[in-house]
Amino acid sequence: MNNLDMNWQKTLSLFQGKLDDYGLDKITFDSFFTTLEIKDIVGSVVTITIDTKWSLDVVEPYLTHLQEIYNTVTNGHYQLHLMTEEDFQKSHVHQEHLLQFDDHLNPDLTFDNFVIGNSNRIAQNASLAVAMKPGVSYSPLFIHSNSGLGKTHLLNAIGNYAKKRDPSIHVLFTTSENFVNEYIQSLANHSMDEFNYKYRQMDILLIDDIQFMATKESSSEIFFNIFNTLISNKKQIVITSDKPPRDLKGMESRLVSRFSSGLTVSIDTPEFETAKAILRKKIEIENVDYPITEEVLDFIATHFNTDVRELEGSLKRLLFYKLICGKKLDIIDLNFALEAFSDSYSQPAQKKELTVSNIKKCVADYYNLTVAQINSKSRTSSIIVARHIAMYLVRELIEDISFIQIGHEFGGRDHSTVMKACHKVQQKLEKDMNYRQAIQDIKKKLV
Ligand SMILES: Nc1ncnc2c1ncn2[C@@H]1O[C@H](COP(=O)(O)OP(=O)(O)OP(=O)(O)O)[C@@H](O)[C@H]1O
Repeated sequence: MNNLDMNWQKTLSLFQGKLDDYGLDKITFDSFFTTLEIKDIVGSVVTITIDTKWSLDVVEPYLTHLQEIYNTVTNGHYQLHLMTEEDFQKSHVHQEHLLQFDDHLNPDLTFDNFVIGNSNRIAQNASLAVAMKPGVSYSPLFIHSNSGLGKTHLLNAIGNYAKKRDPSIHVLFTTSENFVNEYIQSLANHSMDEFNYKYRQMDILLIDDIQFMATKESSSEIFFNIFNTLISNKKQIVITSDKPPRDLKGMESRLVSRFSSGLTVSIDTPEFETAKAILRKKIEIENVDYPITEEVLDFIATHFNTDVRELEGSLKRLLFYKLICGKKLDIIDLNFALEAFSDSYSQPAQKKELTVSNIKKCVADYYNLTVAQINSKSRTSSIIVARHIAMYLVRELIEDISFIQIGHEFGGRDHSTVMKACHKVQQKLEKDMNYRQAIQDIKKKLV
């Protein structure tokens, strides 16, 4: 008998010694449990097979007890996975193949090209710490910030760094949207075993934009189970979001509390010097072979500093302008930059104060409507869409405003109407990319 069988036989005999505690009798044990067989161990997942589906239904409720005993016997952190012999034979071929899954990491996003400043130092340090010692101290690591400030970059950097140190490590980068889609597809294809197997074998699971999983109840359930398995097996989970765990509206509270159980860090808008350092880094990466004056960097870092994506976009625009303007310039100076940005750089000064009226006006303008139409009782669908978005943005952007107050501001509507409108927007946001983009564009004009 090899070690594997010995450990399993020992597990079964310890389990048998506690039959009374589990409310089981010897006949049931002899009929169903003695045929259980370890088929496979991959990472921390131990696959056990049973002969029939109805035997599986009998044994499954006792799996956690068996797992506890098995982990005591082996002094390990294994996850027992039970399946019928038939399913095992079917999925075995896939499992071999699954070990070569695509990690979806972007190799260009590394710690080497991530510029550190006061705005992101803590997040960068925590990320590097988990990349060096995954699962040891800070699992889950939860990183939150506004859009475009480097969360996805750090997630990829963690995965790339850890893989470089140990190429055999199982790392997967995914967005919560992809996770949900993959889950739905697995349900439809009856391949949930493979789905579970894939995620449970991860040493590092990197999930981007978790906010999109809120309100997706069935996928939250499966994510919750995978999350617990990985954490209890001392694996590393890193999650990013546009808000801290406690503000994830619609997310199940047990998930929120799990997210907060590790380390939560945030990233702020880059301050002036960091913004300039990022610009220098990007210039280096783009292999720009002509000088760009310090004044130009100051100008971009001052006027286009909402987030790093905006900084990058401005630099790209400048370089593109140089390319197409045909001028024979061997330096980019402030005059040239002012010309390149003539239509957009005064924007920050024009930003509006955030009030209910401004939000209504901005949404109305966006949809070519009037504020009076937004306030009206009209049931025209385009007006309803705009009205709902305006209510949602007021609720999201103005602190401490109640549904009752919003109802009052929108032509004396009932608070439950406002709640329903906000809920509808939230749901649509998660499903419809164009809708999400439209709201982002309006927000950009506002904040
Ligand atoms: N500190 C940094 N140093 C260098 N590049 C950075 C830094 N922070 C962000 N970037 C770059 O800015 C761009 C946007 O970053 P990223 O996609 O990681 O933002 P995000 O916070 O995930 O945004 P979103 O919430 O919209 O997904 C990327 O090209 C990224 O490489």
